Amino acid sequence: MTRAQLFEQILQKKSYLCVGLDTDPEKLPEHLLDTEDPVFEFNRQIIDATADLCVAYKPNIAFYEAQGPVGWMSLSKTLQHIPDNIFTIADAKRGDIGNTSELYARAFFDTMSFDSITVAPYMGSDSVTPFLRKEGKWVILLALTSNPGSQDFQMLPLKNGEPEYLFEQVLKTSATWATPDNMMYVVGATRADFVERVRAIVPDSFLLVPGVGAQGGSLEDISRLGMNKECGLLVNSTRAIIYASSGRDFAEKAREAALEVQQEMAQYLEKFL
Ligand SMILES: O=C(O)c1cc(=O)[nH]c(=O)n1[C@@H]1O[C@H](COP(=O)(O)O)[C@@H](O)[C@H]1O
Repeated sequence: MTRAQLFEQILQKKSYLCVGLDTDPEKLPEHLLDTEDPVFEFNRQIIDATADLCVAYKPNIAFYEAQGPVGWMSLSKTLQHIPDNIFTIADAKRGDIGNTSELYARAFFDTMSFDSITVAPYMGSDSVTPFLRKEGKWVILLALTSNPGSQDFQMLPLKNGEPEYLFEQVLKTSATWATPDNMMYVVGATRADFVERVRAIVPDSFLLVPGVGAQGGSLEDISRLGMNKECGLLVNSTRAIIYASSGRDFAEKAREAALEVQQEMAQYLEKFL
């Protein structure tokens, strides 16, 4: 999917919501447990209930890997069930020496046909560029993450003239490997106070913003400070949507939670409409 197609979908749906599919077998509603593939059945109903309200789905691969081969099957069926015009993110946080990254790229872009993958920048250019060689596919590079540990390395001040943080150097260097048409950046909603510094370096790139909902980040702040001329935001919410209810009405409640976020997003998108 191209950047223009993504923006078009955002305008059409009045939404830049990404629904996380971090499906924990221990949190499934009881009535699904005797279906053939409870994880897929859960995802199927969540997707059917939210597909008109969001522009992306992001399964976090850990939740599927943890189940072994059965989990990979549930993931693959889930991916096939997502409508073609919705952007898909393999939240796998990969990155390794070049020839290994090549294989990760093959796994997530060819064997499974995700549109994008989250990648850690720590091993540098040759660990990231193999993911950039496939037309129409995207890298989503970790820049300033939502968790408390982002303080440990990403916020380290560098002593090279201008005061800047390590995450800013990551943005500057990685922007020379790719373009806003094949690289996005993860910036946590809990880090909204730094998003203007992010935008100063990557004004045109899409940002994947996790951390609203369960982690307490503000949709309003990140939208006000982070939006660019083509929206430029995909805001993820997972637990607050998919676990809005643990009962038989889980899909209906997920839809209500997604609708609430989408309606707030529609207000922030008014300037484009
Ligand atoms: O790459 C991510 O998606 C990610 C980066 C980050 O900085 N923080 C973060 O929470 N995430 C992911 O986003 C999702 C957040 O889920 P909720 O907190 O339930 O909305 C999880 O899948 C996390 O792994």
